[in-house]
Amino acid sequence: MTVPSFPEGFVWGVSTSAFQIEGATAEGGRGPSVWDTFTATPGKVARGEDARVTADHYHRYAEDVALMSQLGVDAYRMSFAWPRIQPTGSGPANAEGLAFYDRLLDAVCEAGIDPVGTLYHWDTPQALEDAGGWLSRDTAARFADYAALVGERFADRVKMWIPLNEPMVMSIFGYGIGEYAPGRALLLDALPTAHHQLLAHGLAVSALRAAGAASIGTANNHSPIWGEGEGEAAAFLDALINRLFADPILLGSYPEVLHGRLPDGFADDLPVIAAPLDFYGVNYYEPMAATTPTAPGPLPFELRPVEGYPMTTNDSPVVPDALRELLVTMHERYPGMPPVHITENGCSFDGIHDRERIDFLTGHLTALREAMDAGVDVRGYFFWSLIDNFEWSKGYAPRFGLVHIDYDTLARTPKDSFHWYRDLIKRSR
Ligand SMILES: O=C(O)[C@H](O)[C@@H](O)[C@H](O)[C@H](O)CO
Repeated sequence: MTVPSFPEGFVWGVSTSAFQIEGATAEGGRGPSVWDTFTATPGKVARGEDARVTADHYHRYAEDVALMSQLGVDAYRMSFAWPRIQPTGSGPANAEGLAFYDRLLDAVCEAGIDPVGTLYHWDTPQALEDAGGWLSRDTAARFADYAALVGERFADRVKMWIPLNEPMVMSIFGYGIGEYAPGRALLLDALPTAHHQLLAHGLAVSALRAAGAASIGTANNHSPIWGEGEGEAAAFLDALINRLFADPILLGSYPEVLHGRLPDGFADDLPVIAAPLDFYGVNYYEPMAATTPTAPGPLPFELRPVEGYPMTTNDSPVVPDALRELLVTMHERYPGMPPVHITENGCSFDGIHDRERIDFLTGHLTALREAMDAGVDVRGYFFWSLIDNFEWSKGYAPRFGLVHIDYDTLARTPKDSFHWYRDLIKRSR
């Protein structure tokens, strides 16, 4: 199967995040984050692994930029580590932290690659978490201060800005079921963290605009929800996973079914949250399926495994057409939405000769083209990820990179998929 062509000017990119690749967690004045605390807590991460070194990007960023240059990407989506820039999440910036991102972004720009800056990819400064984290409305105000600080320093180099990566995962996995940092299991009582993150998003958009940001969007993860005949269960899961984080931004309203779970006065914040954007970033990995609970419980749905598809080594079903389905659904649901970028899409497979990853890319890019032929305005695609990295509570076993990392020697080895993606990008020029 060959990949269809993409329009002139289509953006080809790769994505990473600070905590998953930087390492040097106690260097350069960086403060502790919720993930440093979580990885240091026995039983939270597979095999007791942590990210104190991971791919050591903090010291080896020039090597990684050279790999991106070989790849020929147009853009590189990275994240700033809040605890590296503001060690306690408030107050003056840490000069060494800013200097690291100066070095990194200068190298990216010198390589002719456009930096795409995510302000936050789940590494909340521990001091803010101790003060309530995203359960506290004040954290949104702290985030706005941080956004202004980073915007003022880097708006001259960053071409596209993303305030928050996947607020859904922080709310559901971090505060709802406790699988991720900070490890709270509040179930639906976690939903105020969604509102406070969305408020932080809106406040950051205006802070970045004031700092001269060129283009601002999101990186929300979305999944088509399957649930034939499971009406209420599927609708609730869709509201929780998709609409809770898209409707306020794209429609200026929350799904009715969740109103009772949001902080008092939430509606007053909607105009801030619904600040106009230049693009809507979608992170897509897999469809989800819901079923009506077999017994009374706290949630009006149960997750049903998606079967009958190839599986990744991270237990995700590979369903390329679900990406087309998702984008067409969003296009119909949000007629006024800005142009879309796929800010993450990827898969975990082992080995340097990674035929499965090339098949994954072929299938998803074909589905993406079909969504575009169906009228969805998609402007770019960022593969997750450039290099193997720390996959949160799963540790280092799932390998998502186009480049293999030997975690003993930190050697980088391009995989077959790296060469395949490079050739695709070259052909698309
Ligand atoms: O989507 C996410 O969960 C995150 O943005 C990434 O940090 C993950 O590492 C990636 O998706 C693979 O699971």
